[in-house]
Amino acid sequence: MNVHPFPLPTGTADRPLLQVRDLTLEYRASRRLVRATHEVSFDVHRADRFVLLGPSGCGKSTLLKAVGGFVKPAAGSISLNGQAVRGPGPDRVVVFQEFDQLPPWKTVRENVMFPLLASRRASRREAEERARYWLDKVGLDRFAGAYPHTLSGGMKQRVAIARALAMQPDILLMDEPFAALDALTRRKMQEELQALWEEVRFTLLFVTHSIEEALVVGNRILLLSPHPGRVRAELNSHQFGLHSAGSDEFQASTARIHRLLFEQPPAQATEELLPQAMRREG
Ligand SMILES: Nc1ncnc2c1ncn2[C@@H]1O[C@H](COP(=O)(O)OP(=O)(O)OP(=O)(O)O)[C@@H](O)[C@H]1O
Repeated sequence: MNVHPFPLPTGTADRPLLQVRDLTLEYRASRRLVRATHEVSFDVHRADRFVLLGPSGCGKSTLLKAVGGFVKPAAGSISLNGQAVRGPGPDRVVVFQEFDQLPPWKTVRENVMFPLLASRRASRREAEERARYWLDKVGLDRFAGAYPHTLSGGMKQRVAIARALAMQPDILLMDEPFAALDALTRRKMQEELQALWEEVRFTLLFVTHSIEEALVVGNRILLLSPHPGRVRAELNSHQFGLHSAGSDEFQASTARIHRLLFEQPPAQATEELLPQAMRREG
């Protein structure tokens, strides 16, 4: 059994894996209509670490939920592998911030196996094999028999990551997964996520409001304006690795993104702040 591959289907090399076009998302709250995002477009390619970055309330989580199939577009479209997203599916798995996303009555191993069995994507034997593989990958093989309440916050998030990747989703969706961790653990988790990506090359869509986290985790960053979220700019950030956080270039990029997010009116931003070199070719 193939436990770890994230293979490239033939004939799809040039097509973005995920295409989001002019996406407007709204909530109906009592008698009001709340617009969460306005005409947002972006492409995620295979093995991208694509980050949605913006201030609180700009619609990042709503965008992620829409890609997950939990929120229907008011306008615009989302397609994965060329197919319109019409609802949730095992090809998109979400890791949340909350530590209680793991059922406490299941062991770590059972937590990883559960979605595989529930979705009938694997037999029990295959699910056990995948759980072993992925728990080893996140460094928790020794804790397979433990219950979630005996783990630290960082360990619980590693279980959630193992559980998600064991499903071999086309895209891993992460909504501020490290925001509830202390600063040191958060940095360690960012590093581990990047190391895991180096090894496995999964595709990631990651939500954060931390500029530093976006630069460390992402290879591309979509900057969203305050509520309702519109695209301010799209940047490359692949030059920043695990150990670049203190560098001058990193600090300069942090300051620049801060200006883009908070100081530029959107009309100017689209004109001036998308230098050709920073756009994806084509
Ligand atoms: N269930 C809901 N019903 C009504 N309005 C909602 C609902 N969920 C979110 N909103 C509103 O939609 C907008 C976008 O919210 P969302 O949570 O997507 O933003 P966010 O950028 O993820 O914020 P944060 O970083 O604080 O989590 C906000 O104005 C929020 O109040």
